[in-house]
Amino acid sequence: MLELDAITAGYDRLAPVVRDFSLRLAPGEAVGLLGPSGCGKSTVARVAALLHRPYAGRVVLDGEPVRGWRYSAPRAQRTAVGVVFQQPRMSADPRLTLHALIAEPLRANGRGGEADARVGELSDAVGLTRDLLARRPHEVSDGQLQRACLARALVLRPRWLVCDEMTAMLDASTTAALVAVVEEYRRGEGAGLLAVSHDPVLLSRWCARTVVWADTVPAV
Ligand SMILES: Nc1ncnc2c1ncn2[C@@H]1O[C@H](COP(=O)(O)OP(=O)(O)OP(=O)(O)O)[C@@H](O)[C@H]1O
Repeated sequence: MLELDAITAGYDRLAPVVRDFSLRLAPGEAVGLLGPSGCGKSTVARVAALLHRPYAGRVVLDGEPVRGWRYSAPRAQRTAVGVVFQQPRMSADPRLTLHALIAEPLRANGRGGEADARVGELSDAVGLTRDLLARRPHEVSDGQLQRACLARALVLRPRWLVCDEMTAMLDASTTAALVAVVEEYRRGEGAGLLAVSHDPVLLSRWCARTVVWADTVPAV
């Protein structure tokens, strides 16, 4: 279970953007988080991905309360969650080839020996041809780079996946392709998914359950 329990978070302790937010995600479950621009969805996504320390509340991952964030999170917790953001160019090191980008979490966890096999498998799954793997981010399209970012999020076989507006800047066919990759992974591995979006149609097609921001956050 991935549990967010009464989370208060933001960028100014005196004016948090997320107040008292709770959500429970079961293994294999796909949950959408829907809300208007600027309401705090990405902040929740970053808390769920152990990238942003909340001011108050608890995150519990598979029964273990999270006590460290970003690189201070224990490796077992950090690697249990994969995350894909809206803007691939902001989350991709421009110096790396797509192959190195996808393999980065393996290398960071001392598993570089698995890189070639795993990158091959994943590039097929996300629809990246081999010639693209030798290119750097500035030499590929946004959609191709987002495919690589999704492959990177899956490379360690996370039990939890957080997709924060993953398809917001993509065309309809790339959106459908990437959602299908996530769904195949989720079903195959029994992973839990938190899909954040402002698009109710996308979430209603993608997720069994959608949490609507206004229903969850008390007026302040
Ligand atoms: N690094 C930051 N420093 C200060 N304020 C921030 C920072 N990131 C976000 N905010 C503010 O926090 C609020 C919530 O932002 P957040 O990105 O979580 O919203 P969102 O619902 O994901 O929006 P969108 O759908 O537009 O991405 C916004 O008012 C935003 O301006």
